Amino acid sequence: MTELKNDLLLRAAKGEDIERTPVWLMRQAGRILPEYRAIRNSLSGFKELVETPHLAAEVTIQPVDILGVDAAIIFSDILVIPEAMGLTYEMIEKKGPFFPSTIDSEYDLNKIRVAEGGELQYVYDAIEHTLIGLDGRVPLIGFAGAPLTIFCYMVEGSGSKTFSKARKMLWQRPDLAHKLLGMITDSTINYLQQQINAGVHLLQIFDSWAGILSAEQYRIFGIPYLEKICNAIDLQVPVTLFAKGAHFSIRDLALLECNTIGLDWNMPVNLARQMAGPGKTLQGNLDPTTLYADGKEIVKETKKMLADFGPHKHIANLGHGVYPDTDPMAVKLFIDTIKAYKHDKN
Ligand SMILES: Cc1c2[nH]c(c1CCC(=O)O)Cc1[nH]c(c(CCC(=O)O)c1C)Cc1[nH]c(c(CCC(=O)O)c1C)Cc1[nH]c(c(C)c1CCC(=O)O)C2
Repeated sequence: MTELKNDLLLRAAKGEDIERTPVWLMRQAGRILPEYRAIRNSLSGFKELVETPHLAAEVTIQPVDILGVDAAIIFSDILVIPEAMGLTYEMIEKKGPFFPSTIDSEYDLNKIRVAEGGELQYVYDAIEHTLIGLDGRVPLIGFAGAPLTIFCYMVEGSGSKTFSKARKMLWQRPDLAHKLLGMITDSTINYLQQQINAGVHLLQIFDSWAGILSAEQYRIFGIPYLEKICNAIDLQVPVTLFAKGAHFSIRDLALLECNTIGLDWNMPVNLARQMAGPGKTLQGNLDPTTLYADGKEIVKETKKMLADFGPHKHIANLGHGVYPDTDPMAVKLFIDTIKAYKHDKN
């Protein structure tokens, strides 16, 4: 394997002392870069880009070249897992994902299967292309959706403010919900293992909809499946768990075999640190709308974030994916401020 020239993010994830705080952005590939739109517009759609390894690799590397981030994240989507299980998705322009069929009953469940991972060869090929293109400049992050978030899409069939159809199943058919969550978990483990085999340096699990459950329900339908994934990875590479909106779960997450806990912006950093304990690295957590502010304000808020987290066991990021209408110059200012920052020595 090519030796990494910049391994700050990897060392921060492992809890080692670092010379400066590393930074990357969730959803850094795509969304904001005109260079991405140019490639994207030359194709039939989002899925063609995801499924064409050399192009997926190209847009994965764009933010490293253009923005100067300390890691790349493989260009794909969390919804490739339902598809590998037999539930295809469509990406509807300006609207988002849509599943023509959803899971509603035992009958539907019998039509899908646990993915072996081989269905997603195009992702491993994209990883291989990316590693060659990066040539060790920065680490490459692999990812998957958390079982609960994938469950939400497979039952609901699209994005939703409430995911009430998916949450109805948790109350009315918990047996069915657990069966589906178990199948998603096994598929995800197979998938992540093959991403590791292909060479990713770290993994992040996105539980984007964790915050819509109560603490009690998240303990039943969320945490146990994350635990199974963390145990299966078994420290082969560092793992980040990002359970958006689930502040109530930080203590539970900190008990799992993960290295890093991702934070959104809705909770004070010192409280999150208290709940997580001293052992875990924390990632985050600037409010993405801060990047709509003027430059001075962006710098001030970014420095405040860095001071709040302190010099070690922190990976700088926004508290969620960068919003699509963010000015790339504001993103660059955020990144440059982090890279130039010197923590007080006292
Ligand atoms: C919930 C979720 C999805 N996908 C993802 C999540 C978890 C993170 C989060 O909470 O934001 C994760 C994701 N999606 C994408 C990536 C890879 C690139 C990266 O993070 O830089 C990652 C890590 C590409 C994408 N996935 C998608 C795009 C935009 C599609 C396009 O280019 O037309 C990209 C670049 C489409 C997508 N995919 C999804 C939605 C709701 C949408 C539509 C809205 C949007 O985010 O633009 C599902």
